[in-house]
Amino acid sequence: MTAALTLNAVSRHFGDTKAVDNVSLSIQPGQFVGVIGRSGAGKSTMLRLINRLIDPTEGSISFDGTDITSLKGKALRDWRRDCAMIFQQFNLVDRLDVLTNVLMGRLADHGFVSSMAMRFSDAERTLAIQALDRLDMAPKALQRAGTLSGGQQQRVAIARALVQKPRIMLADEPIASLDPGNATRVMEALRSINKDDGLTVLVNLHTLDTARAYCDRIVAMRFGRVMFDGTAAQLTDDVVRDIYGSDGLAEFNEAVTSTSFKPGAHPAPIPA
Ligand SMILES: Nc1ncnc2c1ncn2[C@@H]1O[C@H](COP(=O)(O)OP(=O)(O)OP(=O)(O)O)[C@@H](O)[C@H]1O
Repeated sequence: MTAALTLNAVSRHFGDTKAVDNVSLSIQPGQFVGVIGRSGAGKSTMLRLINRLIDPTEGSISFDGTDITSLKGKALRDWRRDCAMIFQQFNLVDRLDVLTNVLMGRLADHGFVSSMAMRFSDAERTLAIQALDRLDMAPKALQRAGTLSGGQQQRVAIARALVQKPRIMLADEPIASLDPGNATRVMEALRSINKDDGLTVLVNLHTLDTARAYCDRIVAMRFGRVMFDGTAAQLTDDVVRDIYGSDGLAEFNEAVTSTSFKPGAHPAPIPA
């Protein structure tokens, strides 16, 4: 099977800092992959390389057999649409209403004039409402985004990503600034996008419980390198201690989502 996403010996240097150092990964279609690592491990840089916000110093990245590191112009814009990204800080336009924020996910398919005028078709509005409804955010469609809680804003950001009709979803610490209940809702939304839509999901996380509870596969980074690549069951506390030391283990074991990991078990239902 062709891998959905392949990183071939990818490095990105910033001066003397090797933010990503010779990383090779092959991610199959439909996988839910969690990337863990302490601050500065290179997680964000890796996602930014994949969606081409930055370019590698060395190596290449391909998706479905296409080298995405060499894309330019329209092909690059198309790739950024295919590769949706959600961020820790949501990146919504506070003064615009929720529906308009979601519709902005459609702009990549619009020409310049139509983008400037923010003209959207009825079909696009329906798509946006459906995406909001799926995230239990339809009742807030006409509210200004800046008035929502962090968890609600992140769900709107996921709806915006969904209307892009992406082929892969990247999430850079999407729950790092959320309380446990909202963190669980956001992770459940990503799980549903992965399981129900079959979309490949690559998510940066900073806690083990969340990675173990949700991810088919966990990649642990340190100093820009991949130190572990396997299943949650293989990533025992002893392995984490070997990679990050006892301090690192304690840091990763801080609970964020309101789930407690039991091998093979599903997380608790989302609180109402
Ligand atoms: N634009 C940049 N210019 C200079 N150095 C950078 C830049 N972006 C990242 N770095 C450095 O690269 C290294 C990896 O950073 P990165 O943000 O990828 O780590 P991270 O694992 O995502 O950490 P965090 O969880 O804190 O975001 C760090 O040492 C960081 O300071």
